[in-house]
Amino acid sequence: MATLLRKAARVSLSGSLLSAGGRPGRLYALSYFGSNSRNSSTSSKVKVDLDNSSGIAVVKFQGPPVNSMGMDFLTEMAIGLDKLELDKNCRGIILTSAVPKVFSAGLDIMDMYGKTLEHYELFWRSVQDLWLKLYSSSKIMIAAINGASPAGGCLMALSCDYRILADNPRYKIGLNEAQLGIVAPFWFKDSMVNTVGYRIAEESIQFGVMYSPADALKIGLVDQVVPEDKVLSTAKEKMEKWFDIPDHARQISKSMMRKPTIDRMLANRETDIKNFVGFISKDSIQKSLEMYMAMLKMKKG
Ligand SMILES: CC/C=C\C/C=C\C/C=C\CCC/C=C/C(=O)SCCNC(=O)CCNC(=O)[C@H](O)C(C)(C)COP(=O)(O)OP(=O)(O)OC[C@H]1O[C@@H](n2cnc3c(N)ncnc32)[C@H](O)[C@@H]1OP(=O)(O)O
Repeated sequence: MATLLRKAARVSLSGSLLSAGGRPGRLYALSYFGSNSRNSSTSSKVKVDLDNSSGIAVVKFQGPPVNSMGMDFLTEMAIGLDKLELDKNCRGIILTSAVPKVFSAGLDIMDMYGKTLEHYELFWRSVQDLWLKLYSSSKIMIAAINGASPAGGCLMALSCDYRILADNPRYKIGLNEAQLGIVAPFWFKDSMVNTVGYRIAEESIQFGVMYSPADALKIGLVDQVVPEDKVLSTAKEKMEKWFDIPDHARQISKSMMRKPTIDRMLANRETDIKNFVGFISKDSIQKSLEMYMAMLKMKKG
């Protein structure tokens, strides 16, 4: 019976939840990785390694020093996720980092500082696009968080179905935007509310709290805390459990849960871009970012 279920589960619905949820899915002109038992693709910031026999793809961030999400990172992630979404050998995706001590430092502050309005618009559309791909993926997404994970880094983890954090008190996670003098947009907030509930999200976002692993586990921001050297192996073990559920049933259930949040973003996408460009280009906000960057550099010296 278990084998039959496993076989049935392999007949996966194609396309992300954007199409499973009744909206026309986008078609991307992409080539498949091929039919070897293991397929890897490496670009400068992201490495994708799909094991065809297990159905698990490991997506590793490799943009030192801190895996910040600049234009290159956003583009490479988007291409990698599109390919995996269309690959029926892939049933689950694990996000993790190849950079020691950092999962991702979030959005690249240099893409939000001293640039043109056109750049801000393009940047924000790319950030939205990546979140849509992550949040609406029809695959099982697990975050194997092996380092610090502020702001956009936390958002990537929040977009997954399951989060495992390394047990190191220096690896803090949270939406800390308010501490930079900026604001977590509504879809960051929605992702947090959907994970930890309204009251905790309300406090967390206003204070820009960065949680230790123990506190993140307590509020449900992560699902498991494990020793650092066990993060990836635990993610793979967990994935096998998710594989026991037939794909079509899991995908429709996931779509049912996430569709309202995705639809809200799609309905407000252009307004959100306008808000971002207007907000980030204000002199006072630029000044806050400048001071924050200076503070990061001072901390080093
Ligand atoms: C009506 C509504 C109105 C408005 C709403 C509309 C729109 C909202 C507006 C804006 C929304 C923006 C949402 C923003 C999301 C984000 O993700 S912002 C980014 C937040 N990230 C952070 O705060 C992380 C900062 N970094 C750190 O805390 C640490 O670097 C670390 C803990 C990640 C790692 O620590 P260390 O290993 O000690 O490394 P260093 O601190 O020495 O850093 C090395 C190097 O990297 C540079 N750097 C760090 N983070 C970033 C980054 N995010 N972007 C760019 N660069 C970064 C750092 O300065 C060091 O540089 P050098 O000194 O080596 O040059």
